[in-house]
Amino acid sequence: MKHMIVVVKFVPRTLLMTPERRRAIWAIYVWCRRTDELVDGPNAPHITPTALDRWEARLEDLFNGRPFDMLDAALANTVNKFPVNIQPFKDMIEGMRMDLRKSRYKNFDELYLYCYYVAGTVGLMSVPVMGIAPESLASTESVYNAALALGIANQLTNILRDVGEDAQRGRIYLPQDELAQEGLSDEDIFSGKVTDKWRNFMKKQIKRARMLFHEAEKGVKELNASSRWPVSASLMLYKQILDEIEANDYNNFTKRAYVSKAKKLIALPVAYVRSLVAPSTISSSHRN
Ligand SMILES: CC(C)=CCC/C(C)=C/CC/C(C)=C/CC/C(C)=C/[C@@H]1[C@@H](COP(=O)(O)OP(=O)(O)O)[C@]1(C)CC/C=C(\C)CC/C=C(\C)CCC=C(C)C
Ligand SMILES: Nc1ncnc2c1ncn2[C@@H]1O[C@H](COP(=O)(O)OP(=O)(O)OP(=O)(O)O)[C@@H](O)[C@H]1O
Ligand SMILES: [Mn+2]
Repeated sequence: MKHMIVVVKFVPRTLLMTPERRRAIWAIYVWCRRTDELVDGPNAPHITPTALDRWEARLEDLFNGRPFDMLDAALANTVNKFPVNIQPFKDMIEGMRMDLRKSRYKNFDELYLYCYYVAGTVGLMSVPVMGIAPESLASTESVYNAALALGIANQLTNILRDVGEDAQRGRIYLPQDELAQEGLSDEDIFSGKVTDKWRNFMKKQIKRARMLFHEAEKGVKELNASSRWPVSASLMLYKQILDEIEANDYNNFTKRAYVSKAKKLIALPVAYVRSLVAPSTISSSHRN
């Protein structure tokens, strides 16, 4: 009889765990998408800093249990169930403010901050939902650092892929000092010619993005088993965009690097097998 109670109580809970996490990630995704749409979508020309202030007030309301609409309610539900902090959400809105007032980045420090705001934050929002594996001995801090690295790596990759597209909107996200070091200027980007200077510049940028992906990979195996493989799959797919930029001989002015359907399909089972790797169980730093 006692066993029966354990089974009845335990089994539904574990069965629920994954769909519950999935719905929570979905709610976070929808909120991020809507935030991004404010500055990227069809209404973008009308978006003022005041509109972003209103969006932030709505965010605070939903964290306080007063959601404005159904989609906000999904996120309100998520933040009730998981220990999600409001700060990365506020920071993402700050990133959108930054995008409104800024179209050039002096150096990598400035670009890094922008990437943290718009994408590193996604990693910080997701970890409390995906959860760290109970058997993992990695420090909480190291897992958050990996999640942060994945967001930054994704955003840098996105920037490297979209150089031409962004230039058409008058935006150059690449670090100005690093462009200058290669003897490149804004004009070179607007004219969009693939030269050896450009190839050299791109090689360095790709190398940095790959280092960040590598940093992120170390964290994936510390996540809860059910969260590992979707993260691993999205990491592999995004990282491959860098390979495609190389395959396009660094022409990211007029060609959009994309990963083919076939390659995407291959990534899925590979990610799945990788997700079976157990978390680190020998570590000097214990979870705090
Ligand atoms: C399983 C999984 C990957 C979960 C994350 C899902 C989620 C909440 C995504 C939100 C993404 C979003 C809409 C962000 C808004 C800002 C933005 C547009 C950022 C860029 C994404 C790509 O956007 P875009 O639509 O322009 O791209 P396409 O042109 O359509 O290709 C970004 C480049 C960054 C998004 C950042 C992430 C997905 C970071 C994910 C990090 C984790 C899930 C942490 C993993 C944990 C460890 C320990 C490694
Ligand atoms: N992340 C989400 N995305 C979409 N819909 C959601 C999400 N979370 C909850 N919902 C919807 O909201 C409604 C209530 O959900 P749920 O039963 O999980 O909440 P609850 O039982 O009120 O919360 P709790 O279990 O914290 O008391 C359901 O119709 C559910 O489908
Ligand atoms: Mn984009």
